[in-house]
Amino acid sequence: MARADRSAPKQTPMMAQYHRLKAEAGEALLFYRMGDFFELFFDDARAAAATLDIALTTRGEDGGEPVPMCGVPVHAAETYLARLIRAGHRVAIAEQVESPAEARKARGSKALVERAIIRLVTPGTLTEEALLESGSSNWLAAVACAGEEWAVAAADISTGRFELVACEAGDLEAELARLGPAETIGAGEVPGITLSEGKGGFDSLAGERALKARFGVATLDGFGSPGRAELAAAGGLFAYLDATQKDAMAFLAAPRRVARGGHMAIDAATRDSLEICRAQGGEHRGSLLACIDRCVTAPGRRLLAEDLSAPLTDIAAIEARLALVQWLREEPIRRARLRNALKALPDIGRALGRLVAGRGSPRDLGLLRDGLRAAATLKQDLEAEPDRPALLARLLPQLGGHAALVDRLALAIVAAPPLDASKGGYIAEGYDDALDALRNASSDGRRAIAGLESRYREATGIATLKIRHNAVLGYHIEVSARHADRLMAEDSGFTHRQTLAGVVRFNSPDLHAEASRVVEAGAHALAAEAAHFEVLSAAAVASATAIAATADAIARIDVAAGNAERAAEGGWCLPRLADQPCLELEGGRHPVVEEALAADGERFIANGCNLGPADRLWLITGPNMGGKSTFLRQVAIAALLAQAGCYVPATRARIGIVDRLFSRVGAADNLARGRSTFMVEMVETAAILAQATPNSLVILDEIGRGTSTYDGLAIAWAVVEAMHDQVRSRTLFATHYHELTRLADRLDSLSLHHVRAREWKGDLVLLHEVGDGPADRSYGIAVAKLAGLPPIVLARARSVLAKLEAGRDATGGIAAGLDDLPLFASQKVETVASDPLAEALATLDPDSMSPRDALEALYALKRLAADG
Ligand SMILES: Nc1ncnc2c1ncn2[C@@H]1O[C@H](COP(=O)(O)OP(=O)(O)OP(=O)(O)O)[C@@H](O)[C@H]1O
Repeated sequence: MARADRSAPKQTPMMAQYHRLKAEAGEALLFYRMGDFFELFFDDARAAAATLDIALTTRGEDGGEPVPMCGVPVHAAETYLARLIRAGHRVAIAEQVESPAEARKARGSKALVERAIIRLVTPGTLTEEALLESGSSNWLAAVACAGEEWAVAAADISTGRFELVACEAGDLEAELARLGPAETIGAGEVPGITLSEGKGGFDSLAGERALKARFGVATLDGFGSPGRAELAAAGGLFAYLDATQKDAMAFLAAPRRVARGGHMAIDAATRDSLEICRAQGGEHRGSLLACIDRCVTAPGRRLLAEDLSAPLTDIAAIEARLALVQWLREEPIRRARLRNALKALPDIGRALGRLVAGRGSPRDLGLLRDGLRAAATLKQDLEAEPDRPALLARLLPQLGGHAALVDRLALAIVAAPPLDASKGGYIAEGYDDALDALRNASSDGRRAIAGLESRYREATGIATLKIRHNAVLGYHIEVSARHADRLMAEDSGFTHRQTLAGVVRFNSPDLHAEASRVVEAGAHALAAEAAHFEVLSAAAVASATAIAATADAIARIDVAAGNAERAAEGGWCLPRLADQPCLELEGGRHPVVEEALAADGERFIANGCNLGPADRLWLITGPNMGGKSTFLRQVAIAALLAQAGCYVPATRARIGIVDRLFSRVGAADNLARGRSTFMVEMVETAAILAQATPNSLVILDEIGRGTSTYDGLAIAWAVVEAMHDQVRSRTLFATHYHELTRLADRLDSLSLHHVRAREWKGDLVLLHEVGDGPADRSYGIAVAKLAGLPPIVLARARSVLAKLEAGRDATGGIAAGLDDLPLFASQKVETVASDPLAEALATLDPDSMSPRDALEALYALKRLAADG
């Protein structure tokens, strides 16, 4: 928008005001309030019209050129805002800050209404229901550094959550991936991270001042004395909230300092690969989260997503969660009753967030009343249950303590309050005598007006005379044109207001008096309701911290109940946790694949795994489609679920705490992200080698296959050796490089495994069973046949393979040179005898071939014969 600095000679005052506001809004689209519409002009209008698919028109001229314009009605603005925000725009809202009457009174009849930007709407600073996803948190993350130290300050102002995380540069990306922020801001650049420009304030002194002022404390000791980087990040966060929220207050609870080591580090690539909260296409469906989520409340769903994003590393904390799940798992009736009660609970956390931000509605007060009341009942019910686990005992007090507020809201607010406060009607009868009197006056007036109508009908003899109301004339008398003369007469007592085709409208002194009474009482009643709303909102806001704690407790209980339900449904087991690096699974399953198979009526084959200090690297070979990737992921998912405090899809699980989880998939399974797929694979492998520890769990799926066979094998070979000798993490490594199995002779803690397959009458049968030892062969051509490759191509491939294998036998194969490396013996690889010509002939069906097909087949057969 290059218009702002343009000083066109004949700029209207409105355009001048517009350009001033637009300059303030910067790159954000400016929603300029005009009556019942928000209007957008110039480039903003073009961008919005394209995104929203609404008409682009013009209005007036600016500097001699027509001004492009589009508009959205104020009452539907949220829906349009949501679409613009989702499309990546930010929106500045310029409201009228005085009424036209006030403007006229202050500055004369032609005065322009004063407007100001009251809010900058950005993805990370939303509070409105329509703009948020109910099942996900909405974090705004601010990144800052001080010296070597990095930190993230993150706030979700829709629920008041506020976190400070200090970390090393290398962990920054994983920390952000854990939060999955809607918006990430910073000053300057951080390699590998997409940041939006903040609004300054990224310095530790400013941050410290802002924190102290915000929470009214003299020292930050109570917040665990955040470090300089955390303070700087908080400073940037506060500056951004101030700049976007303007005068509205964003809801923030006291900061929670998150210790980096307190949860399993999972980087973005691993999250993508395991499809934890989003499946490959970015959708919720098909993700691990979607598969295990049995929560019945939105706050529960948000918390479950956070639990899966940040599995714990503290055994006691995990066991506390598991004990609550177990308590609910073992008593189906208790669980069903609890989930039934939870189902009725509204999202009080978000209602509170809106009220604190000054964007609350009467409905939000109603939600708080109903939610807090239900929470108190839930507390009573749970207190009656025996053998309550420790975590529940800690949560129960948080459910109560709101009786006074609930009673007050119960008296004050009607049962089903409206979303829109402007029409009133939400303060309950009997709460305020003065308000009731005003309402009575208003309804008395309306009754009197109805009385007037029948009186006038009688007096004039016009049976069709009506008293109507509209926004322009207010109350008026309406008769059809042919009766109008009678009322036009000078002494009729009626004064003419308006003549339309067919009807004529009048006023009368009595009607005027009654109408004034109605209007005045109505306006006073509205004002009285608005005043009550403000006081009641303030009362709720005063208890914000306690209400947020109630919301958190509800979410935690819902997550536990949902996990118990899922465990019961799937026959999952309670994992045991250990502080040695072991990983034992019996009857393990991949929940998402199992669910997908079940939908097709197929059964998942359970598999076990046993990693420990003496056997910490499993090398897995076997045919394509044999189930290698599925097996690898199911092991990672078991560890992740256990540490998140969930049951595990297995018959027995013992899991040594994993500090970092890595999952990498060979190049071809990933979409390129700017770099070549192979490059991405290598960068990620390098990250694992640098960051993994003996307490980590690493899953490498066909690393090295994105390049030439020799290079790929060499890289895979070296990576396995490095994982085994230096990194020493628990590792599962799936590969098609059969040659790697030779490593078993050299590396003590490496063992060989394979997914089993059989050929039955020339067809491949994939058993999906993980067995000990290497695979006997690769079955690649058999899989190709399963996939429906044409018989001629298959036959040709078989003959090429036979030649390659003959060559390999003669020379020692691709890994021949490796025999020079000490400490391993070469292994004879079986060859499969075949007669390609006979096989190709057997697949031909002369009756179904066209002459042309037959000729082509003949040529192909001749080629085969020539190849020998
Ligand atoms: N344990 C199992 N039980 C039943 N079906 C399974 C099992 N594991 C895998 N499958 C099925 O086999 C398909 C292929 O599995 P997966 O992708 O894990 O094979 P893969 O060996 O990694 O193959 P590739 O080497 O081609 O990548 C899955 O989509 C699933 O339908």
